[in-house]
Amino acid sequence: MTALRAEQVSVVFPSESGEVHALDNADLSISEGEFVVALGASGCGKTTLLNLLAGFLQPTQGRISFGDREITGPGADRAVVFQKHALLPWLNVLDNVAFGLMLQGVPKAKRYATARHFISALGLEGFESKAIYELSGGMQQRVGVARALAADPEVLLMDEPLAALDALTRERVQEILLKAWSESGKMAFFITHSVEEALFLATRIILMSPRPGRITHVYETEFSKQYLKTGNSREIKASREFIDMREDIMRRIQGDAG
Ligand SMILES: Nc1ncnc2c1ncn2[C@@H]1O[C@H](COP(=O)(O)OP(=O)(O)OP(=O)(O)O)[C@@H](O)[C@H]1O
Repeated sequence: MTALRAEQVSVVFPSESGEVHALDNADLSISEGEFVVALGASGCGKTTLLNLLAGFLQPTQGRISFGDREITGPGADRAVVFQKHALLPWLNVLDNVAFGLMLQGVPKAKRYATARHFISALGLEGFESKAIYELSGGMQQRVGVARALAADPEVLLMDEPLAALDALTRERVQEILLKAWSESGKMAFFITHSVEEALFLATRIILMSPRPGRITHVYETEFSKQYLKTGNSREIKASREFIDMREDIMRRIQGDAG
């Protein structure tokens, strides 16, 4: 099975006060159908790891590969969704979602059909011809995710994409994202500071700690699969297993920060 891999990866940044060991000997492998979430205190190297997987950054040591290919730069096989969406304000929703396909040279009728499919999957039906500024923040983030999915990448890389949303919208977008991801069968790597969000979305959580940035703990989780089966997020988040794992993770993160 094709996997996106970081093998014994370290990143050292030069700085005025000496070197910053942003990442130290990180090992990670993401396979098809996996939703890996990175959690950890500020500065533990989460974004550095995402930038390596995206090909925006080269490791100081170690290797990043996708299948049998080494990754040396960005590619259409890996789409990135940022905290602040990077939508094109002069295009409407439909054209924003279809944008990647236009760059790939996909004919108009086909790219619009694909874009409409993902607009509907992200719950944005009826907003196709709206301008970006007419949408709420949560809707704009969903357009960003729809655009990433429509370009049909093999991997979705997401850096705190829901952090700016209010609590209720954030939960709703998590549910929509999980369904869209599950239907697409893509690999996902997602960064968040919210332990609850990580537990709800992930099939696997990697816990990281700073100075130097390290992967210190890995949790295999079943809550996202349960949600996809039952559709009842409240019941899952209120369950004993969910709360116990949340507290265990919180204790470890607080230990790292203190
Ligand atoms: N381009 C750079 N030059 C120098 N230092 C950097 C650079 N990028 C990141 N760092 C440092 O590397 C460390 C890891 O940063 P990174 O952004 O990966 O952490 P993070 O876990 O994503 O943090 P946050 O949760 O605050 O976004 C930090 O100490 C940061 O200051």
